[in-house]
Amino acid sequence: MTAADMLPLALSQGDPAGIGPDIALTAWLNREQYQLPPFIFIGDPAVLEVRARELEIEVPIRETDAAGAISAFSNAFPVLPISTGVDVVAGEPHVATAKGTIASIETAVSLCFDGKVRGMVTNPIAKSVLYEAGFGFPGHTEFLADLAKRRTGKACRPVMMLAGPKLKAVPVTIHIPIRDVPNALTETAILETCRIVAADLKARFGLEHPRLAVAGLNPHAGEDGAIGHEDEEIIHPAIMQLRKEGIDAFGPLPADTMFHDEARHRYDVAICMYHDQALIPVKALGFDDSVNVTLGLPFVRTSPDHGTAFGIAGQGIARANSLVAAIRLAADISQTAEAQI
Ligand SMILES: NC(=O)C1=CN([C@@H]2O[C@H](COP(=O)(O)OP(=O)(O)OC[C@H]3O[C@@H](n4cnc5c(N)ncnc54)[C@H](O)[C@@H]3O)[C@@H](O)[C@H]2O)C=CC1
Ligand SMILES: NCC(=O)COP(=O)(O)O
Repeated sequence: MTAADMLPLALSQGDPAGIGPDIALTAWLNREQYQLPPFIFIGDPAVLEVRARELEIEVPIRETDAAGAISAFSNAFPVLPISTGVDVVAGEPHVATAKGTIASIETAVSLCFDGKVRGMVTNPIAKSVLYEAGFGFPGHTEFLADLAKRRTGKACRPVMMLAGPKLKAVPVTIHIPIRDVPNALTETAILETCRIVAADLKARFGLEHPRLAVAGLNPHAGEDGAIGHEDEEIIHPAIMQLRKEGIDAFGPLPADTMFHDEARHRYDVAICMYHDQALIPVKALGFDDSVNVTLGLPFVRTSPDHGTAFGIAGQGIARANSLVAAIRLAADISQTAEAQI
């Protein structure tokens, strides 16, 4: 047993009106079948109790702190209580819950830095609900980097990686409008992203010499400059620099032909130029078992690949598979020395 095994994972509540509570309760109920490591849910016990009734499942909820979660986990669902402040109706998001949603994420990060948990797993947030409440970050990824900076005084570049059994993919630009992508796509952004990916795949995923397939931005990777110039002028020089540094990067590859079965065998991770270029193939190939993992942070963070799914919250049909995969991956990578703060 390693030191990390002695600590629980923190599981943030996410939007309480979404499927976060459903899948957290379902994961706990099936903890033995999935061989789940202990986690502590950071959120509102009242929301869980109501949701369990709606789902017609019996789950004993135990309020505790991180230290108490390990012993509680086999018999009860451990919760570090944070009130949502309003009555939550499944499927009906409410801006008044934003404060508690954000506090849950902040608490999980503090627990990571204080060495009380081995890493954090986040349940989905509805970004528009948080924006309405004045939240100044596009998503968890950017918020977590800011929280890390506040704590360490050091800026970090958070890198989003979607990891499934058939494909790992990383978007260089993340939550920005598509019209802003070409301007945000700099050689520096590609270099910094790829260096973090190469280092973390080695340190946290056990790939000694990760192979990075870099996508082009334009159709046919620009067709020698006839269909856009970013591929030749920005992406290609970045790949040349990475190769000089000993990183096995290649491309730019036409994005339409790099995700079929045979092509995927030639690389360990696809480096994509924008959000949907990376996330569409990952979700098409493995919506139920892919995980969103943030690289480049000084602590472990994973998340299911899906969103809040308000349309099915409280109905007993939300599948917990991606959350289960996220919990298991967080536990795995928290064992690596580099994951420790
Ligand atoms: N990590 C995060 O916090 C993420 C948050 N989101 C947020 O989620 C909200 C809704 O986004 P959508 O694009 O509608 O994506 P979504 O993933 O919530 O839903 C897409 C479709 O998949 C279904 N679905 C999702 N998860 C499922 C599960 N576990 N079991 C069964 N069916 C499932 C939904 O019912 C829906 O039909 C947005 O506000 C978005 O910002 C989206 C992705 C990640
Ligand atoms: N589509 C993935 C997504 O939006 C997740 O973002 P984050 O909240 O993990 O930053």
